[in-house]
Amino acid sequence: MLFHVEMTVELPHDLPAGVADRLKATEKARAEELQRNGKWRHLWRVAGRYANVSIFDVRGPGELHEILSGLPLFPFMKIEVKALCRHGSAIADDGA
Ligand SMILES: O=C(O)CC1=CCC(=O)O1
Repeated sequence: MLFHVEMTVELPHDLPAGVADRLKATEKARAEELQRNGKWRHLWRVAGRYANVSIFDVRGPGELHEILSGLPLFPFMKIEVKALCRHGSAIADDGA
């Protein structure tokens, strides 16, 4: 199943820079791993915001929740999820 996920990162202003840098580095490593194994299909920066729009390809909402709640930045993100299904006029066969 494909899901559209928008993640907005809100790090506390008083979070020490070293802690923030470590969180961002571990988040990046996990995001790269999930992209390599095909679960995190697209990762786009929302221009002008500390936010991303992503497409996940997972078995269902349970797996998506497991992945999202395990992200290092999860405690500092607002997340909106939309389930996707194939549009009848779409010509691309991209697994939806
Ligand atoms: O920067 C973000 O939008 C949060 C994030 C997701 C994957 C990653 O490396 O950073």
